[in-house]
Amino acid sequence: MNAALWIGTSFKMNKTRAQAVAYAARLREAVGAGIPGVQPFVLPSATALAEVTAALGPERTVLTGVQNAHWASAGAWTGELSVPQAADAGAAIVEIGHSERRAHFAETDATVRLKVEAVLRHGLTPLVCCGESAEDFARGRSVDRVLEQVAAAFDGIGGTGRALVAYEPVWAIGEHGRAPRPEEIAPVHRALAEEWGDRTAGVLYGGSVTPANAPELLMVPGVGGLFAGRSAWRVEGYLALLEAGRAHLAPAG
Ligand SMILES: O=C(CO)COP(=O)(O)O
Repeated sequence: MNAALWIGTSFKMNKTRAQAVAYAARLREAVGAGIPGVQPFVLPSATALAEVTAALGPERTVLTGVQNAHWASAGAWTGELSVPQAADAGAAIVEIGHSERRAHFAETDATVRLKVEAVLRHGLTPLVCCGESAEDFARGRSVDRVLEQVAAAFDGIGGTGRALVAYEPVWAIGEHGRAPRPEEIAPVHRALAEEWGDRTAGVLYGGSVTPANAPELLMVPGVGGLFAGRSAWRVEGYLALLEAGRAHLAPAG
């Protein structure tokens, strides 16, 4: 997969199976054979993954995945989901280390690394989330903090070429977050591109992405896609982000 732009959404803890499948069916119809240069992906709740994957069709124009998985392949880990189980339900992508998991579920750089290794071992694509706190941002530590997180995630792991990184500043995420100005995320994207651009499949930006700000965020050097929550939970919003990706690649088209 050498998509120029990865544009995806995580539903987080939202949607019934019926709602997720209706979304997927509409998405499949709208995306058709795909958008050249754009790789769409959707991360529903695990309860809906198999049905969403089926509803999106065998062409796999839109990839699916999970929002978290355990590092062990199987075993006594009550409440967890393994990478092979996710793959069995259709997952191509496994999101790891989202700031909500780091903040509320004791995810650490060490567990993120274990999970990255497991996902790569099973042949899926890890989507490694990183991002500095509001305090680190205010103190000018964004680049250092993010490079530290990503270095820890891939520490000692070879074959990271299929991995994706999502830069999601904590201060920009969710209903209490604020959308960044392009110049606020540019230094981190420049640093990530220098350090990881050649060793991963792409670096995405996430955090208060909307159809309105997507064009300027995509212009930031090093941004290889977008990862959205709220604005993409209605399929029209997600389709508008995909359209922004298409327009970015073919401005005149
Ligand atoms: O956390 C995010 C995607 O993982 C971003 O969420 P929002 O787009 O709702 O800010």
